[in-house]
Amino acid sequence: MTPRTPRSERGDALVVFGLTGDLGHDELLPGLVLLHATGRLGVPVVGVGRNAPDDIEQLLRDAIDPELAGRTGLTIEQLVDEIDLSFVEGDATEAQTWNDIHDRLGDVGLPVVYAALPPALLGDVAEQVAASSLPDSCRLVLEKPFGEDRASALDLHERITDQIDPARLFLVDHFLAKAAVRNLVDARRTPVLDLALQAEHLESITIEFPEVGGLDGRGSFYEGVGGVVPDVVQNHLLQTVASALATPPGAPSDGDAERAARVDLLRRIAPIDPNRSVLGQYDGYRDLDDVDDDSAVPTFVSAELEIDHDRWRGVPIRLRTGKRVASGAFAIDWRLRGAGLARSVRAQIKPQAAIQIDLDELDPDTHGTVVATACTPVRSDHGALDAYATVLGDALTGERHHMTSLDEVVEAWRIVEPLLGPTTDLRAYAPGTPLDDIT
Ligand SMILES: O=C1O[C@H](COP(=O)(O)O)[C@@H](O)[C@H](O)[C@H]1O
Repeated sequence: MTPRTPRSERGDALVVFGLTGDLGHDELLPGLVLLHATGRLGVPVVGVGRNAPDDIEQLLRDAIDPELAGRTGLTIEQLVDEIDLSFVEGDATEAQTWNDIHDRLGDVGLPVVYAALPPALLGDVAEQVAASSLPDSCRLVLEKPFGEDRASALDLHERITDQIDPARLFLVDHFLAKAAVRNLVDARRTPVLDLALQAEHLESITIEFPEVGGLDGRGSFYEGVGGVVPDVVQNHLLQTVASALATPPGAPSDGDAERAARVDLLRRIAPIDPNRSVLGQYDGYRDLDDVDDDSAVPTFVSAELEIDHDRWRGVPIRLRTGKRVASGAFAIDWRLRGAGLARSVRAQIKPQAAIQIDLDELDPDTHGTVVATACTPVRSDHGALDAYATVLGDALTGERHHMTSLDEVVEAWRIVEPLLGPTTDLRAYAPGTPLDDIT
């Protein structure tokens, strides 16, 4: 049972593990920049890691590209001067590191610890937080993946909450903070879509998340978590599915009710059948640093979802994602059938947020049928940046609206569990292959 969200106080310092890696450079530091520029940071930030950067200001500078600075209305140097960022070198699992963090923070009332660390370290981190001299009010905010399967997620949660009050524990899934994913809940509330999106009118539903980028520099992380399923399906994609297909709660903007609706939807999804799934790996993945020469870690998956829900029962639902595949949109497509002009309703999340309806129309010259697209006005997606600014801002204020919960995490592990572990049946694909050609 997910507890209702109590009102929280604002944190007065932010301690971040994971600033020196890719996540720090691409998402956490830019997220902090946007928070600062919108007046929502206002606290000292202490990065922590085993290897201190030579120059912490340079680390921040390198993470601010001109486009990002342009969005803030400040120069890169102003941003670097204004953000109160320092670094403590140390291992998250050692007491000395926490003494050093305490010394650096001085007299704070509510530090927020944001840990982008492998799941195997999180239990030790919670123990160190509890044993440290940091105030008991300290909040612990953890990145995904939480655990390695259903049982380990439950064990990890128990171990952490033996040390830390569950009210001070926050689980991040930054897709829940993407504006376009949040829009899905309201889109489903729209009467015309509510009428159209029902099993009797639907031929199929697809959820596709093609990623052009590969895993250069991330081999160790990716091998450690076990590839595409724990990296994006168990969390981001099932959260997107849950946001799109759950019954939207009556009251808009009720984070607890939305979370309960997502849990209900996830509970209705059967464990994925490996015999109706395809796993793949792109050529060249095994040549990356920290990747085994005979790695059986998948970088692509195509799976069918079976949902026991009146609205979706019997509709084939396919979810596909891969690294280093041909470019394409991250979108959910409800393919319609039957009479009328409308052919599909498509909610696109990346690269542009959009909700569009594809219609058949008569070509006045040939009298044949062509497809026209009626599209909502869209905004450019700013990648993960806005989502990370939201997540970090929520970590500071203690807002749970865009956080995930143990119930969601555990249900998602249950769904993907049949696909976990090494596989002997891995389809090889050349970088740049379209999703359609791999499945
Ligand atoms: O957490 C992760 O998310 C990214 C995709 O996030 P986005 O906001 O940039 O779309 C994914 O590429 C990465 O492998 C995964 O660890």
